[in-house]
Amino acid sequence: MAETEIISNSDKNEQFFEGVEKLIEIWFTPVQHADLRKITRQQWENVLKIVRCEIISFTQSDQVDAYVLSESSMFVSRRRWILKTCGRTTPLRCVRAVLALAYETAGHTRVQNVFYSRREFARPEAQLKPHDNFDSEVELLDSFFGDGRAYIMGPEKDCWYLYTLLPLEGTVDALEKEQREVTDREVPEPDQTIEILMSELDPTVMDIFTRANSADSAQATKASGIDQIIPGMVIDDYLFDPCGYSMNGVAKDGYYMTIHITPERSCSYVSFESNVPVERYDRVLRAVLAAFRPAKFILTIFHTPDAPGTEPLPELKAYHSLSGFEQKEAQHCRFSGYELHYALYNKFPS
Ligand SMILES: C[S@+](CC[C@H](N)C(=O)[O-])C[C@H]1O[C@@H](n2cnc3c(N)ncnc32)[C@H](O)[C@@H]1O
Repeated sequence: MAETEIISNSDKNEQFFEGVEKLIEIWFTPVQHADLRKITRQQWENVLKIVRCEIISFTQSDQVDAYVLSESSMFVSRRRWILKTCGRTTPLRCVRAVLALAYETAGHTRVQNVFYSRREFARPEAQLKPHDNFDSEVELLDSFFGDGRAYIMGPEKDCWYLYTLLPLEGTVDALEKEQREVTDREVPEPDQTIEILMSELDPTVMDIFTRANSADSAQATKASGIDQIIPGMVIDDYLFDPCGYSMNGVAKDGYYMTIHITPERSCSYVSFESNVPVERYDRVLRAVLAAFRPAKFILTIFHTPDAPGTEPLPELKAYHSLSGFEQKEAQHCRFSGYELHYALYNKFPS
């Protein structure tokens, strides 16, 4: 198992763990017979050493290989690679190695899109380079991908950072033109992803994700209702010792969900992510909030215009008060080929 990255807080004699993840998603332009799943487990293990984490469990569906890591998750499909890691991991340091494997082992020739995102860390100063500030992350990403675009959404302390190659709609440049030419030749692939990044969670719920209260991961999954959030997923879950929980769920057609839980009282954090093609997110959102009871959360929704979930904008506007939460901030961006919604919610004082 990788180093736990636990930093002790001598004032309160509590342990601090940075649950906030860095999330990188790279899409390669389709090429016949190219497939990232040709990359072997040993090759991924070498890549993850650079990131400072390791594989602890594996499951797969027809279209996606899902790895539970010592610090969160990795999903590998034909042309999409997702790496989500928390703690003091260094995911951007492995991008060069992944691009080399994608070209040499998987047969890909070109990167189509990149999305790198994270919310503000609880302790940015504890991160290792380049993750100690967003400018350094952007500089490194630009060194791989050329001239990307960086966005910061929301208020300073609860902000959410995004780097992507996609220009804002209406921006005319070579990249956008190339993007259009590529998509014209392709079969459309609707895509949508929801992330709910929760903090200050109900301690009674967090207690479920400790070895003292749950005999194993399956018990924690059931007791918390995680198995009911998106029914029909094949679940691969892991309960850390003495506490902490990670799960990946996979279903047919490449759909996945992933949940990671840091239950320590002083730094409790839970992330939920899924690309399931629901038309509206009401049910999933309410199920996640009911299961974890956060005091605040950031919601992000990405979708292509042809995805079933094309209604999140009115939905977000309608969610000024959502199951006892107040929307503090909401922003919407239209990129070429994607729409993005960011919103920040606080629990109403009881
Ligand atoms: C890997 S998990 C999930 C983190 C996730 N990003 C989240 O959303 O909170 C982290 C939790 O597991 C605990 N943990 C216990 N042993 C660990 C280990 N060897 N590596 C990483 N985390 C460990 C941490 O203290 C923390 O509560």
